[in-house]
Amino acid sequence: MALLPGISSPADVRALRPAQLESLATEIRAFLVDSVSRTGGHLGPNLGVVELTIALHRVFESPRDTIVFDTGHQAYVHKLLTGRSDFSALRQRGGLSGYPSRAESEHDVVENSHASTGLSWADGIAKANELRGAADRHVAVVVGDGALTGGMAWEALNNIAAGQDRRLVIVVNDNQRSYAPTIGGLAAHLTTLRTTRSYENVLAWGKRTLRRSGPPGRLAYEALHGLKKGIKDVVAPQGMFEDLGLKYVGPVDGHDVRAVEGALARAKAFGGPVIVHVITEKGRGYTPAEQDVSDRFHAVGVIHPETGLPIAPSRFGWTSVFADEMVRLGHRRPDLVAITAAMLEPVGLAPFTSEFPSRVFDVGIAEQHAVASAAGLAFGGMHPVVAVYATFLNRAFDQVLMDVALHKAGVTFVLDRAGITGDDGASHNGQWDMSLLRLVPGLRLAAPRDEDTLRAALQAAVEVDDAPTVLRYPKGPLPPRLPAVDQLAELDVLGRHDGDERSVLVVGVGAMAHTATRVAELLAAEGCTATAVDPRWVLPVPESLVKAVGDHTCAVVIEDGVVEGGVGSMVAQHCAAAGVRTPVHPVGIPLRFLEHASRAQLVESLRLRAEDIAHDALRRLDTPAH
Ligand SMILES: Cc1ncc(C[n+]2csc(CCOP(=O)(O)OP(=O)(O)O)c2C)c(N)n1
Ligand SMILES: CC(=O)[C@@H](O)[C@H](O)COP(=O)(O)O
Ligand SMILES: [Mg+2]
Repeated sequence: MALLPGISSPADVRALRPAQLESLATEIRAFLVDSVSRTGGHLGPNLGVVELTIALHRVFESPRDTIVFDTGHQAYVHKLLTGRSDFSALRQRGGLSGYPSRAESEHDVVENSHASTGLSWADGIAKANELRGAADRHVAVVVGDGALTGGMAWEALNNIAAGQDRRLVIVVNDNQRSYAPTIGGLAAHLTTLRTTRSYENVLAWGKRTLRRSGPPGRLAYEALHGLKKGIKDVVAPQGMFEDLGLKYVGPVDGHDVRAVEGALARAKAFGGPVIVHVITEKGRGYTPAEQDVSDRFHAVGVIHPETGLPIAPSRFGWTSVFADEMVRLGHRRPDLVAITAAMLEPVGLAPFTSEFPSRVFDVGIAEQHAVASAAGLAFGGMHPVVAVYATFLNRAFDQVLMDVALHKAGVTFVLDRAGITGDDGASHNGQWDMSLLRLVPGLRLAAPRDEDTLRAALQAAVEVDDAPTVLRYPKGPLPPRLPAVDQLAELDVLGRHDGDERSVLVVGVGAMAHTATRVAELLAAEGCTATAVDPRWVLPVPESLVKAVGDHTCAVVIEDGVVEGGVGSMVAQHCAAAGVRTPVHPVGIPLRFLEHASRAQLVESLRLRAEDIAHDALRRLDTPAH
C-alpha cells in the first residue's frame, strides 16, 4: 500500500518503520518527477534530497526543532512531509511557492531564495533558543556545496564555532554541483573528504571483523583506527572544519536513509555545533536528470516525464543576444574577460567560455567577490563583464560603489532577469537594481528595448574604462525589434502623435518601451498629443529628457523596477531642479514584495499594462489640477 498519502506531518514520518523508508523515498521520487514535469521547477535538487529530508524529519521534531533550507529551492520534499501534497500549481499564483513559505506552513522559516544565508539564520535561531531558555531545541540547516562557496556562509561558520553549547547541526548537502560542478578550494576539500569514504569502509570492515577476533584483532583495529585518522589528515585534511572548532560527521551516503538518520542522530546527540557531510546526487533516480551534463535538471520547465525533453523549446531570448555579442566583442577585445557567480550557462557565458576559456571566471555563489575581483581585473588592465541576475547584484552593492565606482574602474555589469520574473517568488524579481545603482557616482546604466539596442549598449559599455557601466534586461524571449522613427538628441522617438493641447511624453525604460509606444497610441486615440521616447541610457538622466518633459503638459515614465528611487522619480527630481514644472508620473513596481505568480499576472495586477497606464494618465489629465 502507498505510504505517501498517509504522510500529513513529520510525526507520520517518524511513525514509519525503518524498513518502510526506502519505499517512501521511491514514492516521493515518482511523485516529484510526475508533478514537477507538469509544472516546471527545481527537479534535480529535490531528487537529490529525498532520503536526507526523510531522515531530517525523523531525527528532528519540526517545528519545535527548526529546520532551515539554504536557498530553499530544495524544499519540495520537506513540503511533502509537512502536509502539502498539492503540487499541481507549484510556483503559480495561488499554488505552492517554489521555496519555503511561512504562509504555507509553521515548518517553513526562510523564504529568501538568495543563497548562503541559511547558516546565519541558524546561528541566530540557536542564539535565540539559548537566550529564551529553549537551549534544548535543535536547529538543523541544509546548505548545498554551492551555497557554501558564498562568503556569508563562512562568516556564519566562524560565529557558529564560537557557540560550542548551541545545538546546531549543519547538513552539508554535497552533490558536487551548483548548476555546473561547484568550483574552488572548498569543492576540492569536500572532494578529499568524500574520497575518505573508502577509508571509512575499510574502517567499518575492521570494526566488524578485527575487533571480534580477540586481543590481537582488537590491537590491529586500534592501529588501523589510529592510521585512519592519520590517513584522513593526509588524504583529507579535516582541518578546515575541525580547526574551526566544528565537529565533523561523515561523509555519509546521502541516499542511504538509515545511514543519514544515524549520522543526524549522532550529530544531534553531540549537543553542540556539528557538520554532517552528506554525499548526494543531484537528479538522483531520474535518468534524464542524472544524464544531464549541463546542470542535472537544476531547474526545468514543463517536460516530457519519460524523456525529460522540454515541451516548449526555449526561444531565442535576451540572454542569447548577450551571449552572441560577447563572443563577437571577445574577438575584437582581448582585454575583455567575463565573471559569473556559479551561473555560467543561465547568464549566457557558455559560448564565450568555449571561445575564450582562459578569460572566464566562475567565482562560485560569491557576487561580492565577483565585483571586487572585477575591480582588481580592471586595475590589471582588463575589462571585466560581470554577468549576474539583477536581484543577486543587491548583495554586492557596496562593492559596486566602493570597489568599482570609487576607483573609477571600467567594469561592465550585465543584469539578466531584471524586472518582474514572477514564478520564482519575491526575492527573485529583479526590481531593485535601478533604485540602488542610481546612488553610485559616475555609474552609467542602459536598459535596452530589443536585440539591436542590447548589442549597441554592450558595445558602448565595454568602451567605457573609467566608470561602471550597467546593462539590464528581462527574463525570457526577445520582443520584436522596435526601431526609432525619429531622434530627439539621444532620445529614440518611438511614436509621435499630434492631437489636442493635452500633450503627453511617454517614456519607456528598457523593454517597457514597447508598452510606452502602445500607451502613446491609446492616448492619441483619445485625442491627446503623445510622444513615446526611449532614452536607452537612463543613468545619469539625460538632459535632453528633462527638456523633452518640459515641452509637454505631462510625462509618464514606465519602468520594470521599483518606483521608489527609480528612473521616473529621478526624472521628476531632475525636472524640479531644472525648473521644469511639467508633472512627471513614475509608473512601475510599488514598494512591496511581490507574491509568486506569472509575470503576466503581476503586470496586470500592478496596472502596468498599456491600457491601464493610458487609462490612469487620461484620468489625471481630465482631473482639473487643484
Ligand atoms: C546569491 C545567489 N546567487 C545565485 C543564486 C542562483 N542559484 C540558485 S540555486 C544555485 C546553486 C545552488 O547550489 P547548491 O547550494 O549546491 O544547491 P543544489 O542546487 O546543488 O542543491 C544558484 C547559483 C542564488 N539563489 N543566490
Ligand atoms: C534558485 C534558482 O536556481 C534561481 O536562480 C532560479 O531558479 C533561476 O531561474 P531562471 O534561471 O529560470 O530565471
Ligand atoms: Mg550542490
